[in-house]
Amino acid sequence: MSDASLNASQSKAGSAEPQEAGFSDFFALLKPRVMSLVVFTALVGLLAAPVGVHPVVGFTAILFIAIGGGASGALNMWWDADIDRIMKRTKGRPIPAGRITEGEAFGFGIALSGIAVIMLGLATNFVAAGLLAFTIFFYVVIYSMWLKRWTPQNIVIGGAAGAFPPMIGWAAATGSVGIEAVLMFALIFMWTPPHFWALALFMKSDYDEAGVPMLTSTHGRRVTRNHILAYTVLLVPVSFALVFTSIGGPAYLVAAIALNALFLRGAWRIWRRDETMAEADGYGVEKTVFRHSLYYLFGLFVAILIDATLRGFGVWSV
Ligand code: HEM
Ligand SMILES: CC(C)=CCC/C(C)=C/CC/C(C)=C/COP(=O)(O)OP(=O)(O)O
Repeated sequence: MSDASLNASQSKAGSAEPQEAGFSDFFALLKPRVMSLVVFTALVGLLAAPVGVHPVVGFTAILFIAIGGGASGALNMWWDADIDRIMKRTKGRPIPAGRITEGEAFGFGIALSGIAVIMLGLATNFVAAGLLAFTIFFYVVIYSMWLKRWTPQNIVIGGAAGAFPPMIGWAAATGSVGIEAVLMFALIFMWTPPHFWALALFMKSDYDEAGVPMLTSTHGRRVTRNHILAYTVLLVPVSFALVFTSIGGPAYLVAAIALNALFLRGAWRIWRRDETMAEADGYGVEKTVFRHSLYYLFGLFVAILIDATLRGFGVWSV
């Protein structure tokens, strides 16, 4: 038995001294790497909105959206500690490794959630705060507690949680939700399934062992490959729809053409492969497409930011 799993089983049984938790363990509870892209999309939603936001208000808004997002990650780790103990990818996390107790993670997540929602409301408005509260609720209760262990559609519906942040950013700036915010939501909502399923293709055994009904485990990799292609094709018109709104400009159009071509090519390559081919190269194509999914979303939101900046400088008005 590894040190990590020995610690985990001992601390679960209450027979071992808990290890000292450091700052880095609490920071890890916030899922900082995933949340970095979440927070970036919120920042773009805030900056692309057609109203000026005072830099201090904007910074405060993003800070509390980040804290709220991180808090939802901590609550997810509290609830999913049993699953995280089993999966190779997650067994080194602070709770399964025995460095933070489930109670500490729960208290930390609840406290930060409350602070983030209240402070966002006070700093900006209660539409943004209400959306942040709903997003935390959706990720923790609807996705983590309910859908994740119940249906292979878990990440299709649950993906809505990760799609809200740009809408929260937009609402923080404007106090309302416009068509642009709805389309940014739709973009991330449609992007999440191919993003996650590309990863699930090469992490299938983790989910099999943990008994989580991901599509790869319930319907197999062939069906998952078909779904990745179908959702990527559907993602294309959704991403182009933003071109026709006030936040889509030349940079977004160029990025959308290039990144959709890249992502569609990846989905096509995934679809064409069978397991013999995939095993031969260690799921190299699937790993590449997962990485490209991150470039795709990051690139489109960078392009929105470039258009907003150049519009702000009067370089173009479209
Ligand atoms: C239900 C929705 C989603 C699911 C199930 C999902 C699942 C995952 C998983 C399992 C990983 C593996 C690596 C890790 O544990 O850090 C991952 C990585 C990542 N995800 Fe997602 N994701 C979802 C939505 C999102 C959203 C909405 C964003 C951002 C807008 C995002 C951004 C990222 C990033 C940046 C990484 C790479 C982290 C790293 O570098 O390690 N994900 N995702
Ligand atoms: C502002 C705010 C509240 C934002 C929340 C954004 C959000 C819900 C992002 C979802 C990201 C994510 C890592 C899902 C992973 O699924 P998982 O939990 O099944 O992954 P795991 O196996 O890595 O724990």
